[in-house]
Amino acid sequence: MIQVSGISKRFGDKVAVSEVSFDAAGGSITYLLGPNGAGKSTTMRMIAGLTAPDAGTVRINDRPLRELTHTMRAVRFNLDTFARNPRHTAKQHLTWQARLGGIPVTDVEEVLARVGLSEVKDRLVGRFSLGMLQRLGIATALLGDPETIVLDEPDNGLDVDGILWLRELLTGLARRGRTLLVASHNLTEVDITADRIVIIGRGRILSDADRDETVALGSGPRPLESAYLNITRGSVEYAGAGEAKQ
Ligand SMILES: Nc1ncnc2c1ncn2[C@@H]1O[C@H](COP(=O)(O)OP(=O)(O)OP(=O)(O)O)[C@@H](O)[C@H]1O
Repeated sequence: MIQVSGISKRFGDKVAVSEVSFDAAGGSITYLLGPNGAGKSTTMRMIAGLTAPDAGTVRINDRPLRELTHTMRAVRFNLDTFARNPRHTAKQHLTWQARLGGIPVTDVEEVLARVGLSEVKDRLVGRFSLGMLQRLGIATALLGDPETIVLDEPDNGLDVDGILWLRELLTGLARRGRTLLVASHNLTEVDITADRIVIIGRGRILSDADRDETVALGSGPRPLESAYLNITRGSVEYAGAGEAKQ
């Protein structure tokens, strides 16, 4: 269970996240949606304890984040590409991550198998494709079988098989009682797997509702897409000029 209460974060003059509050329940998948620059990654980094909020609190299983003795073990996050040493092999990377998190290194082989990277575990991470890096990031989040898993765009770069694999992984983890918070732009997968959908724009909460309630706000052949566009209208910072209408 994640409880986010009034968290805010500013970078210089830029307000990245402003008084954001929501819950993510155990045994379910909560998605965090929003346009580019809405504050999703910053919110997730604050929940994972990687960025300190300027205000507000995060509680995990009813305890403040700072009180969790094994923070890395209670909440795991798929670290971004820049957190990897290209001269490490996949196995070395995960072994290093396990040591950092106080997790037995014996977990590494099992996690490599779970994400389908056993055969390439001795290859240099610097030679990995985007999809392989994505699986490695997910492996990092799975180390130590954490209660709470925070994933930032985990399907970015995955092929069709990878997306189906990820779908099974996420729904399986939720069935086993884990709390999953996932940032995504992939509305097809959100539609299939979400229990709850939180939408943010320009750092503020725009909508926080069950998947069915959110979908009911839309219409037409792709109701979630239509609901999302309605909710985020006016909160999109980076929009193209658009193609000429026919
Ligand atoms: N370390 C930082 N220093 C300065 N500004 C930052 C930093 N991290 C984020 N920002 C700014 O805060 C805002 C929110 O960024 P964030 O990465 O949280 O958005 P996002 O919703 O994850 O976007 P995307 O969908 O593009 O990944 C953006 O304007 C971004 O430029």
